[in-house]
Amino acid sequence: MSIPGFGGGDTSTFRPEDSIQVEIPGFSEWRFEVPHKTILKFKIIDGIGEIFGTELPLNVELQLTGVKYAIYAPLSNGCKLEYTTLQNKAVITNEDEEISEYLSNETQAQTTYINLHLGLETIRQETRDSNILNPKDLKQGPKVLIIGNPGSGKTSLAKTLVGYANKMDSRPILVNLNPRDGVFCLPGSISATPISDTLDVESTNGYGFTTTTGSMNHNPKQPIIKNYGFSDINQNLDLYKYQISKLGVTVLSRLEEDLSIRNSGIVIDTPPLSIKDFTIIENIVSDFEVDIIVIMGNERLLIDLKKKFKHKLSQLQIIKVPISGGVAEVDEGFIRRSQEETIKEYFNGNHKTRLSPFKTDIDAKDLIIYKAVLASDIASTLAFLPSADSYAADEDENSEVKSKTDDSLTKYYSLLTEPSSSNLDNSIMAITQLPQTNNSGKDLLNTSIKGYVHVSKYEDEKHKMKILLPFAGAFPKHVLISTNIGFNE
Ligand SMILES: Nc1ncnc2c1ncn2[C@@H]1O[C@H](COP(=O)(O)OP(=O)(O)OP(=O)(O)O)[C@@H](O)[C@H]1O
Repeated sequence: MSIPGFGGGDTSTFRPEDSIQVEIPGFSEWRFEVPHKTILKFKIIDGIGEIFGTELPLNVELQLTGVKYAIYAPLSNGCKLEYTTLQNKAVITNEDEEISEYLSNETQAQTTYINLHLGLETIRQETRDSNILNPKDLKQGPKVLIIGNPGSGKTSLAKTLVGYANKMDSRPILVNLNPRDGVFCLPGSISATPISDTLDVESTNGYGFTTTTGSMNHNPKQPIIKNYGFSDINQNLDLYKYQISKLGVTVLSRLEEDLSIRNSGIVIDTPPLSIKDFTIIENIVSDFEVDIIVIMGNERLLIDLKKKFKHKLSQLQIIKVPISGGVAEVDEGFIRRSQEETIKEYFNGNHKTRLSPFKTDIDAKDLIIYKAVLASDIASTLAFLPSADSYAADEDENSEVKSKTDDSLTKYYSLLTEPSSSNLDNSIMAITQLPQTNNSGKDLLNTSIKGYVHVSKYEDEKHKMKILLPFAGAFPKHVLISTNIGFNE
């Protein structure tokens, strides 16, 4: 039994007769896939083992479910672990129950990632030294953008780089621009999080909880979150690019304010991008003042990008790293299930940190709810609309939100004038930082996300919503954005 929010939880341990031992030779990795309906319990019993740059504690039982990971032994004497598997009764899927696992000594990619980390750390040290000697001319640490094909190991490399940086007392900002994933936030958002602690490998996705979730083993992280509202960047590319630029402004100003973050720089993880997406890549490079692009194994992309950025190569380094032989195929079903688990964990916690979400009924009449628009729905009218940049000039500060006909906003968000069960049931809504009294469309576009609620039911006759909040308390009187991310409790 655990006190909600104070950890503890499932304390069952290994039964030695059921456990299997694995010896990982030095510089090799044990690769394994655990379906969502199976739980892998394991502990490192000798040596040092790490998952994507995060060192695992010795003799501490950990548990994982719904993952495709590797435990790497970074020292020559290797490491030893023991594991057992159990059924995950909370999940019903038609996946196979068996875990698959194997040992591999083909870890040249990992060695390159470590060398890349050491290179970045050298730049960080030079930045620190320079900033001590020249406090009037402060420099910034490396700002690294990782790009590559689907499933080429971008996310694993981003985790590895921030994990190792953290070990060396650096505090880079981890930026996630893949709205499919939800990094310290829910899917549908992009985020930036200063990493000042080890990642929590046991949490869904392997990052950790955010500050909304209270006391726990790892320091909760405080991300800056921008709402996009979809999993797929092509559903409203203009909104996606707009939110990237706004996140870039916030991240760069955070770098200005905090010397340890400024010295450490940024690591940016992205959705799969190719040369066809050059304008997105170009936007990211300029919005985050990227100075190093790391390409996952794609020679052609390296050459094409070097050509396109020819004029910038004095400030921008473009390098290629190999793809790990361990990267696993991840199908749509697995991704969807992981998204569901991320949402479940946001509200309910996990086996270590149980949370007490709060169910309540609220009156929907007085709420202001926006929804991101699908690009396909506005394609025909787009040509007649002014751009977001011309927004400020057009703005009428005194107009009523509900009656506002704001053309530049309609490219990104539309006001949900008739909330109903058909557009809100089983959906995730983002709570913005914007008070309901603020009717500025520009502020709506520029606002960050405070947290999320789940709408389980909208009662059409009564105009009431049954909602789940991550914590008890009065429902915030803030503007809401209904996302396309569905979830069935
Ligand atoms: N060395 C490894 N051993 C085992 N599994 C790995 C290894 N490296 C990566 N994986 C797994 O392979 C899958 C794909 O890797 P990852 O998510 O890092 O790729 P990605 O390029 O970010 O994918 P996407 O394009 O879908 O965002 C993930 O489940 C990841 O955990």
